[in-house]
Amino acid sequence: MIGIIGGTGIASILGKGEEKIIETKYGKAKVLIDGDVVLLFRHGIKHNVPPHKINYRANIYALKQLGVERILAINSVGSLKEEIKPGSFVIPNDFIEFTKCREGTFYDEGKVVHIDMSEPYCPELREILKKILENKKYDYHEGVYVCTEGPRFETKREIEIYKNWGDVVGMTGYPEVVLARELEMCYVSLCNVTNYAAGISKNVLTVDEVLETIKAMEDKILKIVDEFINYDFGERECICKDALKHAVI
Ligand SMILES: CSC[C@H]1O[C@H](OP(=O)(O)O)[C@H](O)[C@@H]1O
Ligand code: HPA
Repeated sequence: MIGIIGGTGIASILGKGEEKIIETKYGKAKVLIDGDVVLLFRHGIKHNVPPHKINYRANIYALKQLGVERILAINSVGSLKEEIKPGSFVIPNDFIEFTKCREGTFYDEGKVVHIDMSEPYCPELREILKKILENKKYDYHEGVYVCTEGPRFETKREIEIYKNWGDVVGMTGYPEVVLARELEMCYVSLCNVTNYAAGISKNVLTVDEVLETIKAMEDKILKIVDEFINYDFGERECICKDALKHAVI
């Protein structure tokens, strides 16, 4: 099974499948199931769940319960670099997080697990996603995703610091990427660069700009997702599938 986690502005682009509510020990998750594809909108179909209130553990656990092994997460981000232009894509290869009140692990009781995060995103899926974008000649960069708590946007001073450490800034990339690895699932993120971050942008940040840019990227996002869900993956040979092997004390 393939999981697609949709972010801001994606519910209006993707929306096929039978709606199901999946009960997990961390809470409920609403998904759309279409064949071997499970679609989940992290903010809810009506975008009424802010980034700091998303039940990330229920979402990821629900995908695991449904037999999902590979996840493509779609995230909207602000650019921290002039050369990373709105309307382009970023495929993160690492992250830093400054979140404050999120359940960042499944292992907070019972066994103690220290999962390796040397390569947080699935190396196999990153190569596949890069190939898909290259074949379509879509402008993309690889880089570091800086996750903030939200729901506010960042201050100029925060961005002055973050831009030295990362390439894009978002509010939902963490803890999804960690939780997926803790359940030995492969996870890759397709970041839609929707705006320049605060202080790099010449304007104030608006939700309108984010949504307008996503709308303009709609066709490309759809084509990437379509190629991804129809890719012939074969057997997993990556680090993700045995992530717990050397992580339990
Ligand atoms: C409306 S911009 C802020 C909002 O958009 C991003 O969501 P997602 O990553 O789910 O596409 C960002 O993380 C914020 O939640
Ligand atoms: N900051 C944080 N998250 C975002 C941004 C941003 O500038 N743009 C889209 N998601």
